Parts: sequence; structure tokens; C-alpha cells
Amino acid sequence: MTDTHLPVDRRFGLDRRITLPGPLRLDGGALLSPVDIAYETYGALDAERGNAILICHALTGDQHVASSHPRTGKPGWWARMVGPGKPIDPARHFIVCANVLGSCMGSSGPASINAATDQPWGMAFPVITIRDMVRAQAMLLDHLGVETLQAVVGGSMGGMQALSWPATFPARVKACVVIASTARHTAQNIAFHEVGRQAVMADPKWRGGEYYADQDPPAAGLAVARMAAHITYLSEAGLTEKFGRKLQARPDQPNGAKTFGFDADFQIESYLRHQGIAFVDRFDANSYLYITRAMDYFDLAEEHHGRLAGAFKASKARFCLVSFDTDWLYPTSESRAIVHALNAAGAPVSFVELASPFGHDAFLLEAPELNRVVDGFLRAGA
Ligand SMILES: CC(=O)SCCNC(=O)CCNC(=O)[C@H](O)C(C)(C)COP(=O)(O)OP(=O)(O)OC[C@H]1O[C@@H](n2cnc3c(N)ncnc32)[C@H](O)[C@@H]1OP(=O)(O)O
Ligand SMILES: N[C@@H](CCO)C(=O)O
Repeated sequence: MTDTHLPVDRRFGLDRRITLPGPLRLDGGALLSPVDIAYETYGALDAERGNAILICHALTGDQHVASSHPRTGKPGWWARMVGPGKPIDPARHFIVCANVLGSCMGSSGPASINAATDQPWGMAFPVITIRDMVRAQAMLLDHLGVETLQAVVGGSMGGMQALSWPATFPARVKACVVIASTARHTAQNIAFHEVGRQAVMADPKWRGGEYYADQDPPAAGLAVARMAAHITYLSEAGLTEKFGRKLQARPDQPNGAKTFGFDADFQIESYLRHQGIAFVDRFDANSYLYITRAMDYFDLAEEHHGRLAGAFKASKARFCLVSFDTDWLYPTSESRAIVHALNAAGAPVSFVELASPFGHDAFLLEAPELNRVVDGFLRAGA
């Protein structure tokens, strides 16, 4: 087993990658060995080993939750929530955030090397599930000497992992915070993901996922996939307020003008193109296929004989559910269904729907009310 520091400059926090021998038995039946997990920690484990908080990231997130990204220098994706003086604070908590299995920021995924062939896995990487991601995190926590989590916290796909934790390891979780998430992917969720996957696979550069050798990825397909997905992370009201029908300024047309053609005349078109292009620079197309698939397969009730309450039967955890009123990707009704199941299972649960114009991605933006809810919930159990 090796545990190495990755060579990055850190404001605070420690960026590492561990190679665990495994094997990790995956829901699909495959055995993964070895298992690489890239992660960051902040703060220190207390003498009782009782202050660990695991933060689970969303679809395209990473382990850089609170410290600046080593490549872009941008602040961590949840620096608003995690850091000195924040609800999740390295002065009080031992904070762990790991890159999920299947991703491309250092953990085992389709872009990493298959030890059996000495080549990138590509589409030979085994299909993974949310529960497989959670099992890999449990292996990391074993390595770090964390038996019980004070809390597991996540938004979006991070919330799916957070929910999966007490269902998979009921004795290891004392509290669970689930933000803007769901206990299952609906037909509409799967439909949007399938559009994105088909955009990637229709790009001639995808080549069955074998594009690593000449470093010529299916950038156009992945950018279109991200553009479509990004719309689902926003809200109509937010888009109207930010862009409306405003025209995009260009060097030759500083106030914008219609070209009566197919340039990005509208600001919203230009914005989406920017989001698509920026995404290609930071994400692997095959990882996008694998992780969206894991989300589509997620159905916590199905894993427990069709009863969502059954998933929480053995759990002793307290739960905090948060939704946003403009999130149409994982609307409040999905959180309510989880709350009902938790009530049926007799689990302590608090639930709040917050108002925000920003849609699903509101959990990533400045949201003082969200910080107050998370802070209050974590302190109540400390
Ligand atoms: C969840 C995790 O675990 S981490 C993964 C989360 N991260 C992401 O999803 C990254 C991409 N997502 C986003 O940017 C999301 O919208 C958010 C919520 C995270 C950020 O939202 P905001 O801070 O409001 O940023 P916004 O959506 O306005 O995008 C700003 C970018 O659009 C660009 N932009 C804005 N308007 C235009 C336009 N008309 N034309 C072209 N580009 C534009 C800005 O220049 C800026 O570019 P930059 O990010 O390269 O600096
Ligand atoms: N925008 C976030 C949340 C999506 O669920 C991401 O890309 O991970």
C-alpha cells in the first residue's frame, strides 16, 4: 500500500493519493484491484476519533473542496461552506474529501492505468455505482483510522453518496446532510444524461473510448453534453434575469448584434459555449459516461426490496435534508419522499426548502441560509 503526497502547493489542507491493494468488489460483479483514491484532509482527528466529517462531491467535482485547485488556482468548490470560521471548520473537524471512483482527478477511473495491461482502462473499466463509490470511501476511512463519521455531507450526487452511507454502513454514520439531491434517478434525469452520453459517443474522436494515446479527446461531444447538462443546473428565472434575450458583445459589435446566422448571437448561447469548452479542459469524457451511468443506476429503494424506508432501518443517524425551490433537476418533492421514508423508519430528520433563484447549482453559490442550516445541524449533534 502506498500513500503519497501529490506535489501541489496548499494554503491549508493536504492533497494525497493512496493506492489500496483491494480488491474492491463492485455491484456489477467485477473486482477492482488496486484502488487509487485521491483525497484531501483538513484539520486533525481528535483523541476520541469522533470529529471526522466526510464531504462527498457532485458529478464533476473533486477532492479540492476548500483549498485552491492546483491547476486553475480557483478556490475550492465549497470554500463557502468549508474552512476557518465556516460551518465545517478544520479547527473543529477532521475533514475528508475524496475524488470518487470513476472520476479523473487521481482516483481509479477509465483514464487511469489498468495494471493488467499497462494501458489506460478506457471502456474496459468496470461499470460502477454510487454504492461502489461509498465502499471505496470506506476503504480510505479505514486507512485514515476513522471508524465512525460525525457526519457525511453532500450536494447533488454528493447527496446520493451521503444517503448511501447510512444505508451501506449504518454503524459508521452519526449524522447525514443531503442537499439538493434525490434517492433515485427519475426518467427525466436519465433522459438528460443519455443525451449527454450520446453526444460524447457520436463524436468521431470518441473511438469507443480509445482516445488517450494521441491525446485527442472527443472535445466537441463532451462540450455539447455539458451544455445540455448545465441548463438543468440552472433555472428559467435565473437565466431570464442574467441573460434574457440580450445579445452578445463582439469586438466588431461591442453592443451585440444579430448576424442572422448561427454565431452565438445571444448571451445565453455564448455562455453555454463557454461552459462547454471550459469543461473539456477539466474533465475526461469516459469518466463523464461512467459517473452519469452510476447516477442513473442509483435507486436506494430498489437496493432495499423496493422500500426506501428499508434503506434506513438499521441506521442510528440524524438526517438533515435541504432542497431549493427552483431546483427542477432534483425538486423538493424528491427530498420530501426521503423525509417520509425516514419518518417511516423512525429516523430523526429535519428538512428545509430554501428559496433561491439559482436552481440546482444553488448549493455551490453564496447561500447564507444554507450555511446556517448546516452549522446549526452539525452543532446540535456535537
Ligand atoms: C459540485 C462539486 O462537487 S464541484 C463542481 C461544480 N463546478 C461546476 O459545476 C463548474 C461549472 N459550473 C458553474 O460555473 C456554475 O454555474 C456555478 C454554480 C458553479 C458557478 O456559478 P457562477 O459563479 O454564477 O458563475 P456563472 O454560471 O455565471 O459562470 C461564470 C463564467 O461564465 C462566463 N460567462 C458569463 N457570461 C458569459 C457570456 N455571455 N459569454 C461567455 N461566457 C460568459 C464568465 O466569464 C465565467 O467564466 P469563468 O468561469 O471561466 O471565469
Ligand atoms: N454543477 C455540479 C452539480 C451537478 O450535479 C457539477 O457539475 O458537479
